Amino acid sequence: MTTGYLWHPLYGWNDTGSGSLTPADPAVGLQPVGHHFAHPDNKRRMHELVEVSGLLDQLHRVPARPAKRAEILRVHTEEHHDRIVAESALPKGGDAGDGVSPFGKGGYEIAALAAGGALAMVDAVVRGEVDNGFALVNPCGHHAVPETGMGFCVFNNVAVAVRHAQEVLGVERIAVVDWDVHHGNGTQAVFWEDPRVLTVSMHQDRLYPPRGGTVGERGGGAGLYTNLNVPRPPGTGDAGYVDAMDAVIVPALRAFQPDLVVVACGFDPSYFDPLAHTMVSAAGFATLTERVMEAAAELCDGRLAMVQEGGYSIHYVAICGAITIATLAGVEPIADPYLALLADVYGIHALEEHQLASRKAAEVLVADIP
Ligand SMILES: O=C(CCC1CCCC1)NO
Ligand SMILES: [Zn+2]
Repeated sequence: MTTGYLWHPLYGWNDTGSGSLTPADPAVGLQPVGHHFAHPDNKRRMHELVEVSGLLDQLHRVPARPAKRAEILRVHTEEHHDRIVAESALPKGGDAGDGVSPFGKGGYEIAALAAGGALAMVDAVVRGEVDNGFALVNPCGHHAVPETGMGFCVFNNVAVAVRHAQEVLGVERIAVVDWDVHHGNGTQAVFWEDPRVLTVSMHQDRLYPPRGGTVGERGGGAGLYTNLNVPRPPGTGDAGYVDAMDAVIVPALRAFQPDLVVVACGFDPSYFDPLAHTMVSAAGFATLTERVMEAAAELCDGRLAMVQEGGYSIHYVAICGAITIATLAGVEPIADPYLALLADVYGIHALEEHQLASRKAAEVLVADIP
């Protein structure tokens, strides 16, 4: 099997400033902390582990390239695109649109490279250059809506890639599975009325964006019933995520019959993540990856592209990422150095109420898929 891998050094140069979310503001007690939550080091370290562990030698390198303006405009408004271009030219850069998503001078070029990286990986998978692949892009994209960026996301990388697959490659039916711990509101919005794209988001319940990602948000117009939200309670662990995958997401993929599966892969569900509390281990991400690989093999000749979204633990993102990519490539992963610590943690094992919640969701959500 040939597994593609995409990384560009510029992803590690995205300047998110010295604040933790917003820039420092001494008057209200916000000190400069040096590393914004979305500081690129977590993803740079993940790439370095992929290289240092020897995993990179077993992957097929897919080159990143910037998304063109016209490719970004398949998803975003001209106003949003051109505002990012303008702020990116300023000496201190600008913000994606919500005040907590800063970028430095040249931030536009990096964000366009992130969208282009997702597009290049989907292109390589659909054209058969690789069987599957992982695009380790930065900044993330799944919160970005057509009109603005938000939640550390400038452009919706996955949405730009999906639109390319539809309009240039002629792919008829595409499923996006988002297991970033935050709701994939942007991708949901872009494809809300598109019956050709199934958008599924599994995320910590009512975490971010506030009040969003509920089971009742099911798509609209011609796209009704092609959007699924699977909220999970804090502490749900590997078992809660895998149970939702088995009880809801894989059945939904079978019902939809996609020609391509794209995973919006965040590692912020992880046990050590500072921005969420779902307690997933590296083994949990490996199992989720195995499940989507099996579904892609059954439904669309294994065509699966994974695109990096969030992930904020300096201790665990690289480990979870390297183990996930090794699983995708079908090669022996590195051992998880935290396994002994996590193996018997309460919450990583199945809880009755999680399983009951999954089955109830499956009854409601899967039956109506057209
Ligand atoms: O990883 C992310 C970013 C979430 C943060 C954005 C502001 C507070 C939470 N989204 O997937
Ligand atoms: Zn996230």
